Amino acid sequence: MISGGGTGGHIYPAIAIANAWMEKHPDTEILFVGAEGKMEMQKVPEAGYKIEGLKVAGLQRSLSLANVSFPFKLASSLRKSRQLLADFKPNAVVGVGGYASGPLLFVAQNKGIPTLIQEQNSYAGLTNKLLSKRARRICVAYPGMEEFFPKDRIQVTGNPVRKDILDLKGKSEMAKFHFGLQPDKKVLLILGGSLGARTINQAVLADMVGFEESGYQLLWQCGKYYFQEMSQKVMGSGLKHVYLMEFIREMDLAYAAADVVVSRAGALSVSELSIVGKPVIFIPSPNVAEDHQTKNAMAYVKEIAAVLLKDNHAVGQLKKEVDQLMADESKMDLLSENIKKLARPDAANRIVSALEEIIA
Ligand SMILES: CC(=O)N[C@H]1[C@@H](OP(=O)(O)OP(=O)(O)OC[C@H]2O[C@@H](n3ccc(=O)[nH]c3=O)[C@H](O)[C@@H]2O)O[C@H](CO)[C@@H](O)[C@@H]1O
Repeated sequence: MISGGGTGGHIYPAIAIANAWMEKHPDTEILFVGAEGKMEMQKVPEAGYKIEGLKVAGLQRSLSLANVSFPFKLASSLRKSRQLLADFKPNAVVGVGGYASGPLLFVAQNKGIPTLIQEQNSYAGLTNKLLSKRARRICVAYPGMEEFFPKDRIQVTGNPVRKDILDLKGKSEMAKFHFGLQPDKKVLLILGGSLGARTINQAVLADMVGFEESGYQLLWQCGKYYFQEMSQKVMGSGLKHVYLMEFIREMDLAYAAADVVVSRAGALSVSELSIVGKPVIFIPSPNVAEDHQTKNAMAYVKEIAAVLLKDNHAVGQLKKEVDQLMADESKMDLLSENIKKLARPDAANRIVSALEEIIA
């Protein structure tokens, strides 16, 4: 069983683990457990796996009416977790973080079923910290995680990335065709994380005329919540080389088409960008726990493997940063070379081996 979700940063590593496991053990039955109404309930079946949903809710840190229903939802999700575990009888349960992994792994651990946690970030949330006490293995992507987890069970594997992203060779031309891009214009890929990013969208809006004047075409993922508003602005602008999407399914092709990438610094985006080795300008979200996206990005900036643009400077300064990078091929090459050095393309297989060990 694999549990967790809420955003792409939890869902896609889960799918990458499932795919790597099935490649080695094709006769296995895998069941995902997610949270009702969240993104995983759509993305997991699209990837070809079954999923059950728990009625779960996060506890708001501030006093909020939403907290009134929290105990009832928690009780319901614990009950359903018990029932799912009894029916499915898994050999192991993997938790990737996000709402559903808490109750499911808690009940699995009570029943003595081996559990493995995959933590994507350099900072661990409360749920994973609590679950780690009884987990058999904690697979992490960053060093120094002893601060949060029992040292003897930590394994640094890197974040598991979908297989089609691992090798982009020969895909660039087809990728441009796929998105309807011009074959001969430079491509600026804009990524706001799985849900889209308001500030990045505003920064692009402010500079999109300038980008077109500089001769770039934009492949711009703006997020579901912002799509309608951004579409109207793009249509109203009369620009010809802005290709707006709410969500990109074929991320391998998006990466393959790009000359330069502007991205939030969610853990999986960072891991994928190191594998594809593109020059990137990170604009970390300031709205995440312990400012972990800035830490994710800084680990790369320190190695001269990426450029950092602060969220509060993005509107107004994005074009200057992009122009500087696009004009400096040797810097683009250096960033590409350095970011590739930080890649961990074998993460999914290493997690599969860890799972085999805990099951044995
Ligand atoms: C606002 C927020 O809470 N962000 C967190 C969330 O980010 P978020 O869900 O944005 O996750 P990441 O940046 O880590 O990963 C995004 C994933 O979605 C995929 N993708 C994205 C856009 C798209 O159009 N198509 C697509 O397939 C990417 O290829 C990647 O696999 O989880 C991450 C991992 O725990 C954290 O580091 C982030 O801080």
